[in-house]
Amino acid sequence: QSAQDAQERAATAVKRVDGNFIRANAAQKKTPDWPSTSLDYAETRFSKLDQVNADNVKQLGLVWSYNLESTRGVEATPLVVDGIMYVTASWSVVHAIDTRTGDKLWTFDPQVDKSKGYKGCCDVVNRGVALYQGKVYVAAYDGRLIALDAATGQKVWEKNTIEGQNGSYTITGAPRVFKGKVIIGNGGAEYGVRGYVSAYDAKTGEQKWRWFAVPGDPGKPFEDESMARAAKTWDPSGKYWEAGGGGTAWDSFAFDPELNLMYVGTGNGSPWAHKARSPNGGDNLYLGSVVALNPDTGKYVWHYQETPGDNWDYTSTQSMILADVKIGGKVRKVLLHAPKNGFFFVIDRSNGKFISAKNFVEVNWATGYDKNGRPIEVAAARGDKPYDSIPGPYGAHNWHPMSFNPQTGLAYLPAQNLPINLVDDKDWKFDQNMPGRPHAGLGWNLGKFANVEPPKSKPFGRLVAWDPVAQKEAWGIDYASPWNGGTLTTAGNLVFQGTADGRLLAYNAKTGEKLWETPTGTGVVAAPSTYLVDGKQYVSVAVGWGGVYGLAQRATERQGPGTVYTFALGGTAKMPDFVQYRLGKLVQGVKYDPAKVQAGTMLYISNCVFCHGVPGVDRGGNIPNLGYMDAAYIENLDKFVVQGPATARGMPDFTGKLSSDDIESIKAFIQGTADAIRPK
Ligand SMILES: O=C(O)c1cc(C(=O)O)c2c(n1)C(=O)C(=O)c1cc(C(=O)O)[nH]c1-2
Ligand SMILES: [Ca+2]
Repeated sequence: QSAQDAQERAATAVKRVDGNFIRANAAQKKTPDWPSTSLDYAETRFSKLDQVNADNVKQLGLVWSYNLESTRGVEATPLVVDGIMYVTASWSVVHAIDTRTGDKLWTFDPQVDKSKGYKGCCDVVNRGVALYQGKVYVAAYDGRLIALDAATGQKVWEKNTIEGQNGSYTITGAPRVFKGKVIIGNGGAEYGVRGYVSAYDAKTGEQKWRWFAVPGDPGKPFEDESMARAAKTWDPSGKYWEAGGGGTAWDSFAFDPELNLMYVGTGNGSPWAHKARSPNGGDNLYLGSVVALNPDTGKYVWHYQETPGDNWDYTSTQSMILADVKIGGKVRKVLLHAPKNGFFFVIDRSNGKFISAKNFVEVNWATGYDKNGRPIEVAAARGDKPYDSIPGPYGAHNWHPMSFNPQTGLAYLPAQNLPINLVDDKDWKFDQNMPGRPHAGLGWNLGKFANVEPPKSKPFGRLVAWDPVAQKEAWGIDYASPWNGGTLTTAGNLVFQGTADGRLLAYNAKTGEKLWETPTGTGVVAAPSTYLVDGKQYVSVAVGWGGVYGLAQRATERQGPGTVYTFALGGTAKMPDFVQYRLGKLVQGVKYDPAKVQAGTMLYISNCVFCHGVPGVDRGGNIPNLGYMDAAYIENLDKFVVQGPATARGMPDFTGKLSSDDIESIKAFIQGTADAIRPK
């Protein structure tokens, strides 16, 4: 009976979701539903609900938990309309849940071919769905955009968004629906792709427009005027189009209905190294930029480039928030942005004019921005010598959503310090068939293993409450680990955030005072959402450790499956039991030829380190660290590398790419490293 009830509610509720619904929901005194990934078109993640507030949040307790049955990263914000929740797990699996009971309504598994898991850089994650007029839209990891019936989970239409494009494309981002069109970008710039954004008719799936973020082969006609203009900022002697150029819009969008502009955050250069891509310099538009498009036509309107001539995987795909703030006595329509490069930007969203930028954590690639909005760079950050890049390619802020509370005037962002020592890879050549060689043109410096210093500055995480008008921190909370969850802020004067070490916390939004916390069984990377059901306020979060940092690293000994937790005042449900995770012993006794360690080091850097981490040094995240395996695994490494069983879980098949001699060298590196670091 209640299942049928839920299905009927799902059918009627989501039918009502359209542009008017999303705007009306945001305009209400209390925002009852959470109908879009960041709540509203302005992407604020600010809920006007205040039943749960700084005075009573201590009474928050679990109402139900729901097992997502996944072991990889969970990055989705749960959407909720009339008490029906839509959330995704890893491998782009959609779950519809009745929040009144915590029971499953339906699930939809797009059946992504798991042997293609390696095609993405950064875990087989998905950041959630979009809702519109009775349908649920999910973008599958393999590049398909799929529309489902919200009541039943049945597929209505499906489009391959990468048809006709060459390269290692994936999708991890949540679609948005602006003016009846489903908007989606792609990922893949670590492996050589050309970034673009596409719009599909929400009803039929017909492609309406596509805007490329970087120019293609200048020997061919440009798609539009914006590409012709961009091409002037690239050096054709670098043949940038062979590796795609990058600029992937793999995460965030925003929409201003009054200005009729939609905003796109674009990604890094592909290859990473500026010198390899564009040997004689150039800004390489539209990498590392915020770009405004006309949502009806996909036509370029303006851009502001945050990282000219990107060299560090400094994407600008991070959450963009539209706010109206008083600057110099005047209310300005601005866009707030804290991209990977470590600076907090305030941009006039009507015309793209730079207003201000200030670093929100320590950075060492630039000392600031001049009045024209150009970075004042530190030359050594592009030098020939290895450089402790702060931030490193993980970013000072990655995709973990930021929120903005107009009552406090503060933005809440999950910041971090995660330096990486980068060095030019002079031998780099684009090779479509090298799936594990992502850091095109820049080496991932493995410290002593590659005879260069490991980064001196230690990683940490920090929740930063940032005042965008004063361009300074109002308060901040340090965490021992980087890679903490996205934030939610509410009219109850609260900020919620999950952490890498497996907790969900609530802070006083004005002061940063910690008010409440609960264990979550596993690291949290996603952002919570909040909503009303039958007049009562709930807070939900989807947990599941992962994403790119979570592949090879972890910050807690506890490990649970992907799970949705839902909390309310007075909730008394019991937390599920959590599995304790233990590191094994360093591998011992694998026979190897010490002369092969050097070759094995280079092969390991090229093919393995990004997911498996440094043997015996990293701890292993949702992918095992090979330095802690039993010797039998390493002795039989060939059986895993060539048509191995793990291809069913996303590992590449290295058949024809690694010879048996190569595999012997990698074994030598793994055992040699374990022996070298074993305490004497
Ligand atoms: O350049 C790209 O196309 C691209 C795509 C993605 C992605 O789709 O997840 C990430 C990144 N880059 C990236 O640089 C990055 O740090 C990152 C982290 C994550 C994640 O989900 O944890 N994805 C991505
Ligand atoms: Ca990237």
